[in-house]
Amino acid sequence: SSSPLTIPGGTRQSPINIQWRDSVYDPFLKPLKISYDPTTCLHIWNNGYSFLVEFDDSTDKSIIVGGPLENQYRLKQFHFHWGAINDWGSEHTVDSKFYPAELHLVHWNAVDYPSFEDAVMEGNGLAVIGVFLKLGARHEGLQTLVDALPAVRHKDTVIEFDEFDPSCLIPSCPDYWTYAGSLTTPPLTESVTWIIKKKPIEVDEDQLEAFRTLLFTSDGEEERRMVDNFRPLQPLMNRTVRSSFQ
Ligand SMILES: NS(=O)(=O)c1ncc[nH]1
Ligand SMILES: [Zn+2]
Repeated sequence: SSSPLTIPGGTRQSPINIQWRDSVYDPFLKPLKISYDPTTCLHIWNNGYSFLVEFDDSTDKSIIVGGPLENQYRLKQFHFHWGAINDWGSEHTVDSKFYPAELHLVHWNAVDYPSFEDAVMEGNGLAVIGVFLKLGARHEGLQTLVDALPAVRHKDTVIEFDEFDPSCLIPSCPDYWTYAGSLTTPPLTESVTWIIKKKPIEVDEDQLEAFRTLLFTSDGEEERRMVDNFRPLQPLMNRTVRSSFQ
């Protein structure tokens, strides 16, 4: 169609609404094993869509394995999506409920493919962990990230950021949903095994407001606040969402 946000012929687009009662418990799903090395953390970059925390993915130091995955996947970056107000902001919804924000940890299949750019084009190339953020207590681990945001206020700014372990942003509850989907920003390729954690993490109002002080625009351009950087819900089509829990 004419809208740039739909892929012509797409059959496994993301995000989707997760209808809890329609998800199917799969007893063969394994626990997801997460092992990140904080020394692989490189920098924070405002890319004009979100702010990305990028990792050195030249080794297998920061990986996930298990869950629905056939083999291990390397951490490349994590980023967030959020709203202008707390009533919306997440990309996925649960029983049509939006959360104020959603964290995506993006990993690629370095066993089968030589680079992230190659893996992006393959059906089993990527694995993204989605974590919902809800309004509540201040999140101490997130605060180190929030404190650095003023330095990446404008599009195409980067700041060095090291010794951060993003597993502090992932709930300890092992429960997740999983389904075959796509990237939610260009190139929107249908290469993602989504792993959506059932439990949200809590962040406070000031931390959400800090996200909203970022800009889509470069220094010198007319300022546009970076908010509502989430893609509209996509049709489920012929897909089943599996759950790791009953
Ligand atoms: N939002 S997402 O995690 O699907 C993504 N990562 C890289 C490009 N798009
Ligand atoms: Zn994302």
